[in-house]
Amino acid sequence: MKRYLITGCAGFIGSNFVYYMLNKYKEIQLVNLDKLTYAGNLENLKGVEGDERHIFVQGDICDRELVSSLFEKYDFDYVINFAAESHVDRSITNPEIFVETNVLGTVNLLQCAKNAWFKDGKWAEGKKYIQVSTDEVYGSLGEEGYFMETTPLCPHSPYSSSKASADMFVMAFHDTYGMPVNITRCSNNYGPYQFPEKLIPLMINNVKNHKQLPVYGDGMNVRDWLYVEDHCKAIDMVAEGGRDGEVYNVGGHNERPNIFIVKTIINQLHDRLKDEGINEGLIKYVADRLGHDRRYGIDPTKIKEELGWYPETTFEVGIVKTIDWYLANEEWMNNVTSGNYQKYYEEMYKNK
Ligand SMILES: Cc1cn([C@H]2C[C@H](O)[C@@H](COP(=O)(O)OP(=O)(O)O[C@H]3O[C@H](CO)[C@@H](O)[C@H](O)[C@H]3O)O2)c(=O)[nH]c1=O
Repeated sequence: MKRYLITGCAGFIGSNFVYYMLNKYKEIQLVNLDKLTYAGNLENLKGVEGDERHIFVQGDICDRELVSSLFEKYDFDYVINFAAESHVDRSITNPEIFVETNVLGTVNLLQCAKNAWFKDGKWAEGKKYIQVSTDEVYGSLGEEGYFMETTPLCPHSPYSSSKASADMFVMAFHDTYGMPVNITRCSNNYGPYQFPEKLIPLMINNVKNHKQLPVYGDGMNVRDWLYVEDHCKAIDMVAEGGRDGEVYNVGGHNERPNIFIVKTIINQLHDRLKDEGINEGLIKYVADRLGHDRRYGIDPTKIKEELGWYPETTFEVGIVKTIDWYLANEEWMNNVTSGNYQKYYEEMYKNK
């Protein structure tokens, strides 16, 4: 039975990955580590509560003692590092925590994995460290072209600089010590359990509540949208079949300008809620994000050709599923924004 350390398990992509893996594999053990910051909510893992294949541990990836004790106790086969400060706007006002969690946290995980997996001059069989990274490490594209795995790193924001730095440490551990690693670099994810500071859930929540919709700059910045379950599938495939030391880009050629996304959400909710108060008058163009990357576009040829991955969910289907989910989970929205549920669950897990 394979054992995984999943860091950032209570965040958006981490929690989706926990569901994906528990649904896919009968025999599996997941040790799920999360610091439970504002964006990590045990509310996201309510659906696996009581499932003995998953163990939750509250803690920080920077904590050497805790992480090494987990390696000793569980003898992990895989580490999948989702834990990160992920919001670009926050990194602009508060960069230090991004260095701490994203860079120092990653180095701590790498050191703990190396201490556990490298014994008597050789690496234990069947182990792998996966770093879940981002297309933002490549910088920004003009109107043409796509990010390839060979595109030089050129991050602009404090967030993407911290992720690029972490990626370089992962490769350094591979190149220097021979550590078995892969890096995945995805485009913008969307789907259930995404904290409502990110574009799609923020807009859904604001539209529903007739609040203004802040669109940065001219609204023509382009992001390449990926349904989160397709991303989870890619990570699993890379863990299973990725060639040692390789980077894999994950994206689905789903490029849309931000204003298109906002208008799609308005139209969908207008029709479904039959609410005339939901209209484009809610859009408010606001000051642009500092250093705002213009366009991201991923070339996923490598993962398609080597591992047979492809995105199953088109944007048209994914956005409807996503809106459905947020409409059906109003309580989740209230709980993650108020923090109530997190406190309740923290107490519950402490008493276990
Ligand atoms: C929150 C917000 C965002 N925006 C714009 C800024 C971006 O061009 C676009 C998407 O913004 P965000 O949802 O913050 O995502 P973005 O900055 O692209 O970064 C995301 O996607 C990255 C992958 O590309 C991840 O590595 C990041 O962790 C994730 O946060 O929408 C607005 O116009 N208004 C808003 O209120």
